Amino acid sequence: MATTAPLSLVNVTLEYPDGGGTTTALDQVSLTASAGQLVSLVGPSGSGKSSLLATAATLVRPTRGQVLIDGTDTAGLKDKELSALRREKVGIIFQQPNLLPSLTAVEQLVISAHLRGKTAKAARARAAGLLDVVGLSASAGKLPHQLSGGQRQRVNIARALMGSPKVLLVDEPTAALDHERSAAIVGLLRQVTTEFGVATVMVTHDTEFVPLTDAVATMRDGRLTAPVLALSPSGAP
Ligand SMILES: Nc1ncnc2c1ncn2[C@@H]1O[C@H](COP(=O)(O)OP(=O)(O)OP(=O)(O)O)[C@@H](O)[C@H]1O
Repeated sequence: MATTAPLSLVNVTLEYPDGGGTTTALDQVSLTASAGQLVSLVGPSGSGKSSLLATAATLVRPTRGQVLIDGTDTAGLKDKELSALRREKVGIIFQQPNLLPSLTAVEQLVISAHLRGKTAKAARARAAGLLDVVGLSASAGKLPHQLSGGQRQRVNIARALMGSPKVLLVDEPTAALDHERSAAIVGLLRQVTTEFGVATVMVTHDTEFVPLTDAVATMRDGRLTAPVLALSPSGAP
């Protein structure tokens, strides 16, 4: 039996109203990401990368085409059902970690689980496990201002994994980091994608990190320039 891809976009078109007309941000884009696969999404400014991520995250409904999350066609869902599906199955990592200034690293994670209705005990156990995975066990009690930019991004990644998502959508995770920290963050995304079997799509300007990913999708003017290109499994050039 064929396995269902965690994320599948089929002929997705997204038009924004623009004065009297429309701007086409996505033009019949099709993209599939499978469990454990890290796909990098590259392209010039304005080519539609953020629009693709927002549509895959179900934050924006496409004008035409289908977005399937873990096999569910999201077009048929009411807003409330869509929010529930997003909470359950999609982890979103923005460029800026957006951590709450008064909460420690572990509390950032626990509160997100609380919002999903998990018990405090279960949430604390999962949070501790995830902070360990991202290499922050020793910093669990630190506030955001006591963490480096790279550490804050690690908390962000751990928080996105709290709900056991099937899909991880990552927008420019290295934009605010130096080269060494950027490489470490992409390496961590590589690791958690495999370890948790999520389908990850990462928008990046840093094309030098593309070889660390499994496949690359290149956008221009709202379209994929070619089918998603699979890279060698080892990530070697
Ligand atoms: N909310 C919006 N309303 C109207 N047009 C929009 C909106 N968001 C994006 N666009 C337009 O859609 C197109 C794609 O934009 P998008 O932000 O997805 O590109 P991008 O590749 O992510 O760019 P960047 O790398 O600069 O973030 C652009 O022409 C942009 O001007």
